[in-house]
Amino acid sequence: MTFGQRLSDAVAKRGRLCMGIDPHPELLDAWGLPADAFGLAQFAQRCVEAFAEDAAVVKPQSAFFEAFGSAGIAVLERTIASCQEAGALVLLDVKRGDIGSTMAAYARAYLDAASPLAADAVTLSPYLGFGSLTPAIELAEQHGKGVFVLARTSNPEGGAVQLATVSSTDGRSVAQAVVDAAAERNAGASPLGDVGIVVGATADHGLDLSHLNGPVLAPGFGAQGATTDDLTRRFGADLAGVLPTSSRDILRHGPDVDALRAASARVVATLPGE
Ligand SMILES: O=C(O)c1cc(=O)[nH]c(=O)n1[C@@H]1O[C@H](COP(=O)(O)O)[C@@H](O)[C@H]1O
Repeated sequence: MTFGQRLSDAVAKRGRLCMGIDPHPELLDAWGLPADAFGLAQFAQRCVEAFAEDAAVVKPQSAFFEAFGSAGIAVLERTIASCQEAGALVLLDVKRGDIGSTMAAYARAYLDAASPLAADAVTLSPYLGFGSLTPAIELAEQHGKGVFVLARTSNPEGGAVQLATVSSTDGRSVAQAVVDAAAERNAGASPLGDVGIVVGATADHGLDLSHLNGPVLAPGFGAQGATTDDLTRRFGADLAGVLPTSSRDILRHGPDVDALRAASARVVATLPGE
């Protein structure tokens, strides 16, 4: 089954909110956990218990695990596996992007079903050229997995690159060119293609997403200030194909698992159609 199909089924059953697992040092401290691999493992385990049975997609942020070296990576491996066992799709947030041959190695690390770090999808950066991502997109497709390519990010600095025009003869923004390249890969897929994009909910994106035929990850919801009204204004009243993602705004309610569940349920209740 393709990733697009698996994602559509999961969202139909479990809803569209993507739960971020971002073990910030400040959150470990606020949860009364030590700033070491043991504290990280406890944090991740509570997130698995709180979210993985209910959310369609869970998004661990790799950086916070990598910060603890090999012990942190071991926790990430276990977290990915536990979320998948509980039925959630794992979108590993690694924002990789490299020359094609190295990209193939990153793809094997995260998208080859035989890898210990295999997730269901990864975030990718297209700023070495969208074409450099081809080995990852192809491997993802072979293994029924997906990718989410950064188009218009939620941070204020992103516009300097992403809103630039492609060339004097091609007046599109760089972000629109990323959307169009993803749309080309997704053409003809049903119900959704495997190539998603990332578009922050924090600012008006000005993009034409009508032909994308793929999922849109919308970060910036919650802690970075975007509200449900911002989401519907920017992505349409029914949020078709859109996965709003929230990390700190929900995680700050931990460490109690029931309190985390209640916080995510409160956010889900604000989304249209949920
Ligand atoms: O790819 C992402 O997930 C991402 C893209 C983007 O444009 N902005 C963005 O905030 N993110 C990630 O989404 C998460 C947002 O976390 P909160 O701001 O705590 O909800 C972090 O893991 C970010 O790295």
